[in-house]
Amino acid sequence: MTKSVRFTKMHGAGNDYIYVDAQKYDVSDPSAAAIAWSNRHTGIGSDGLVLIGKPYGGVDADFSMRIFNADGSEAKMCGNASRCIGKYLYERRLTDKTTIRLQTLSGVKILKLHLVGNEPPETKVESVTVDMLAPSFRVPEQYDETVGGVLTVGSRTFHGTFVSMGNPHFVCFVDDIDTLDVARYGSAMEYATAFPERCNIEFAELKSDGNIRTRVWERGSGITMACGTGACATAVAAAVTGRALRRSIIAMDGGTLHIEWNEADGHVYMTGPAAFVFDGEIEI
Ligand SMILES: N[C@@H](CCC[C@H](N)C(=O)O)C(=O)O
Repeated sequence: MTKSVRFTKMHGAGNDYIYVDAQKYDVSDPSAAAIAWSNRHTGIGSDGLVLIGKPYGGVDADFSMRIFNADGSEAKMCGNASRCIGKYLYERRLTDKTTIRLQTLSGVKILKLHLVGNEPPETKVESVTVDMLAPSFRVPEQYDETVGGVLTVGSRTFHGTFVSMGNPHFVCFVDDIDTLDVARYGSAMEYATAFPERCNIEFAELKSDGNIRTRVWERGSGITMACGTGACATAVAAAVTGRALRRSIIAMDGGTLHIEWNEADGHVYMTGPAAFVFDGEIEI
């Protein structure tokens, strides 16, 4: 028997996902739904699927998030989706809190909502700051070195820094960001043997205005307009390689994120926009 599920499409800096309130709708096979619904020709069209649920397992949180890439793989964290969830929860009146504890597969992330407008319903979430917790530099357990690594694709060699923001990133600074073939190099590097869990790949270049222009190949979704965890990883990689201090502005194809790697607590704080695109209903 078919049933229908109400969804909301949102984007954060152009990184678009389909959001479903899992407290109301049971998406029994989220991987299959992510593949079908993300398809930009035969589905709704998105970079993946996000389920917003209750916290589970006795964790002290207000809500939980699960994120599935367009290929159906489940990721442990999504920065852009966490900001969108903050806006969704507040503007759809699922909470009146402006500080929200969001359970993810890589820990509880604290969302701070920045509001505009005096009184509800005029009050809107203009931007969200997410405490992304501390970065880690080790590749997953079976590889215990810190990368600074080198990957070669065809005749081109990339030097990069591996940074985990709860999910894995390999950040390569280049000097031809605007013309680089992100699809060619990113698709090969995602599956490099150095990355047993595959990897998100960021290509970045420090520009003369001090901003870091970043283009992304996401694990499981390919080229996206932006990646929140990727922006954090890029800012951290810039700092550890001496290219930037602890605050960076990361300019991606779909928008700009402000990242601070706080010296006092070691956490990375990401601030950026979130936007509704449309609501709909789909049969499963
Ligand atoms: N777009 C996201 C990251 C989504 C998950 C990623 N593709 C992975 O597989 O780790 C973000 O904004 O952080």
